[in-house]
Amino acid sequence: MGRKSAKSKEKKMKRKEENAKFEASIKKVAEANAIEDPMAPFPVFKKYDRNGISLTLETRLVDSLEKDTVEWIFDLTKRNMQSLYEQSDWGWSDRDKREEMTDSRAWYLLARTPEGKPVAFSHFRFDMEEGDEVLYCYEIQLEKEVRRKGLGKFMMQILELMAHRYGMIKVILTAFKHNPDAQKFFREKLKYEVDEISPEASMYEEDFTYVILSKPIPQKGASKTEPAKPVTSPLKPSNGASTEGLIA
Ligand SMILES: CC(=O)SCCNC(=O)CCNC(=O)[C@H](O)C(C)(C)COP(=O)(O)OP(=O)(O)OC[C@H]1O[C@@H](n2cnc3c(N)ncnc32)[C@H](O)[C@@H]1OP(=O)(O)O
Repeated sequence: MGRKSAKSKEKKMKRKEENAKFEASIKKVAEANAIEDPMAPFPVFKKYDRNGISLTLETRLVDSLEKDTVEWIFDLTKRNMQSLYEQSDWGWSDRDKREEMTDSRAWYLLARTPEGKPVAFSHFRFDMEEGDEVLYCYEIQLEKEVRRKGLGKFMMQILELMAHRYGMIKVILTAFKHNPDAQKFFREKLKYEVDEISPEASMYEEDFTYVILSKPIPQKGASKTEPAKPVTSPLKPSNGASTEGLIA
């Protein structure tokens, strides 16, 4: 009997701790979503001047974007992704993609030419995933003419910086296995790894056409001796300014 009650006390404590952790995670996500300009702490990352392209970057909530920018986001995604979706069991639906893209929780990291023409974007969200606070990268899409110039990597670095700054524990994303460019980009170039929630990493017999990849983000105030994987390295903005201190 004595033992039973000690056990149930332990269980209660554990439940309380889990609830407190969950509440804290939800609070972090809400706080991140309430920020007006998540890129404000990283002004040196608002310009990309390298490999023959000169761009400005900004973050905006979808509801604050101009109609033609939202249309361009949809059009680029469709041009880049429709055939890949059709090769998977998800299929492609204009309506579903538009709905996902225009959900009021959708943040956009946008890169534009000096004339204001958008050429690349990432749709991301500060959100909960299986009880954890994460930065979920829904899409990263570049126009053909700005690919293989380091811009994709630079944009992912910005997502990682924001994840760190606002206390998200990882950057997570879904990529088709039959998208070799994305697989090389995330896994080889940026060292993303299969996340524990990816169906590939568990016991299903079904063959999935996608994989969930992630990179853990070292937390502010984490013990120096704690093993934490570094964010994409080196973290240098295109103008070579120092980013020291941005990531612990
Ligand atoms: C979560 C998702 O959104 S998954 C879908 C990802 N998006 C797409 O597939 C849309 C079409 N592709 C793109 O928009 C871009 O090419 C991205 C986002 C995949 C990569 O962005 P880029 O700016 O081109 O990448 P960046 O120049 O920073 O790095 C390139 C590296 O990625 C890998 N890579 C990217 N494209 C290719 C390719 N076509 N062939 C081989 N390797 C490639 C290589 O490792 C390459 O390094 P290298 O140039 O030194 O050889």
